[in-house]
Amino acid sequence: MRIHETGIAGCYEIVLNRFEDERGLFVKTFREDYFAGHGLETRFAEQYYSFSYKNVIRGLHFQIPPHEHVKVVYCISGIVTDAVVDLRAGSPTYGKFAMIELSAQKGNMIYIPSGLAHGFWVQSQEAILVYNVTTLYSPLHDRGIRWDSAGIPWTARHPVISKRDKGFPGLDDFISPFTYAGATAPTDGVERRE
Ligand SMILES: Cc1cn([C@H]2C[C@H](O)[C@@H](COP(=O)(O)OP(=O)(O)O[C@H]3O[C@@H](C)C(=O)[C@@H](O)[C@H]3O)O2)c(=O)[nH]c1=O
Repeated sequence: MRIHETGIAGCYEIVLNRFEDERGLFVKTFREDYFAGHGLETRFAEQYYSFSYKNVIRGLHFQIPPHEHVKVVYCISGIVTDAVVDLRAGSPTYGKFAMIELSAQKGNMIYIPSGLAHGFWVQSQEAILVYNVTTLYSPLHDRGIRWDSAGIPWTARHPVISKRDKGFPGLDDFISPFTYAGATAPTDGVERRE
């Protein structure tokens, strides 16, 4: 595993070790010692996946306090453009986004601290995304900001979006309940992107 900065404090791309042979691919997605050694959460409360068709956008989602959570997301089939937006008041990157392509072939994942909104756009015919989150789903605290309100340069034309996602407030109308508590940054082993 290798860990890279994304430009938003506490949010990382983790590149997994891939073992490929004539049968296909083997990828390990979690090692407690590695996560703990880099100051990352190791206790997850729920795991789930979604299956989506080409040109779907889901997001931008998050849970608000006291049910906020860290989210680890990876793609086991297909290719997606994944995006996060920093909603932590006082953060040096408040309102800024980061984007990462996630795919089974790349064997990468995104580690998202609480206080960031998350969403993705499906590039491939289909995509399966797996999530691990550190608190239980709480429908009352499950919120979003509108997918097209944070300046994310989705290359999607006429994306398929749920009614709920279309109805979220824009970033500018969102009053953040999150505060930036400083980066819980791993102290070593993080590689800067060139
Ligand atoms: C997220 C979630 C949804 N649901 C239900 C609610 C609803 O009936 C159905 C589909 O929910 P949604 O439309 O919110 O699904 P979806 O748009 O795929 O939601 C996901 O989007 C991405 C971007 C994320 O970051 C995820 O954390 C999650 O919020 O599943 C649960 O029961 N548990 C959950 O944890």
